[in-house]
Amino acid sequence: MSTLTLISQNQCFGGWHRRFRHHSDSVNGDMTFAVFLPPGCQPETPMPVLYWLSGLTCTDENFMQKAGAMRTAAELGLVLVAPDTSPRGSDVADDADYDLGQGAGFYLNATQAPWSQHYRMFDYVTEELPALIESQFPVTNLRSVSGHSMGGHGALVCGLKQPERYRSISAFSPISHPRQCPWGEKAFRHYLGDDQDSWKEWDSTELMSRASITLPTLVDQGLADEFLQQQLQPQHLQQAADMRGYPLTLRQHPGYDHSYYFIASFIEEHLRFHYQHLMA
Ligand SMILES: N[C@@H](CCC(=O)N[C@@H](CS)C(=O)NCC(=O)O)C(=O)O
Repeated sequence: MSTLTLISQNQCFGGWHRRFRHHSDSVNGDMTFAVFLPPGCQPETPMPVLYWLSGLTCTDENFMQKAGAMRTAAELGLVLVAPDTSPRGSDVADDADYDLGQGAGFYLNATQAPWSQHYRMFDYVTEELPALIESQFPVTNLRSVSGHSMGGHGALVCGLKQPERYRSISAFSPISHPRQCPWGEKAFRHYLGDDQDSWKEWDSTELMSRASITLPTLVDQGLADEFLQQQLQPQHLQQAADMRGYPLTLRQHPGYDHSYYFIASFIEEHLRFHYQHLMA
């Protein structure tokens, strides 16, 4: 088990926001994550965990600083964990564009050089990070997963591919059908190669249409989101859910855009949704 290096800590709503760096075997390099430990989170009173996966260009900091999640997490007794969106460093492959490389890991395991050397974010967020959190912090092994945009895609893919690991899934403005939108096509071509059959294993619309185990799933989408039509396509996810009979609740909100102002407006409902399923 790797050693955690504390980067910073802040008291918040009586609990603690802490950032850590550690060596990750999955990504073959260092990773950074943030954790919020509510007041009273102690070995005698372990708490369940919500994993948050952020979107393109983000680090672990965007969610913790902008979503306003900690007040409700403190009230409920829900630990929040927010990893960085990719491996980082001068030895990690990158691209000049914001939607590929560092800050754009897409929560998958890359198979193509040069990406395959470090870009194994799926293994990191579904296996290595929860194992680390559960060995180092006073938490239960009850987990849920949420995220935004690229991280909404990540949350859906994690929950759909590994439903036994999570109690519930939610997403804000997810990239719902990545193998058929510009962000996803570009990332999948680089990380997974030209064989488009391999892309289906990382596409939530595809995975939802043939899911054998289902999880309660909540998706919120702003209707003034500048990426809605071209990149996000939540209607494709809805069609897959209808076809499969998957328990998806897709809510559409007039006037809201793609930003953290939208997330901040509805995050409390997501936290309560997850808490209800974690404690059921
Ligand atoms: N930079 C890109 C979009 C990047 C973007 O919107 N990122 C979202 C996730 S997809 C985000 O959360 N940005 C960071 C923030 O708002 O704090 C553009 O302007 O087209």
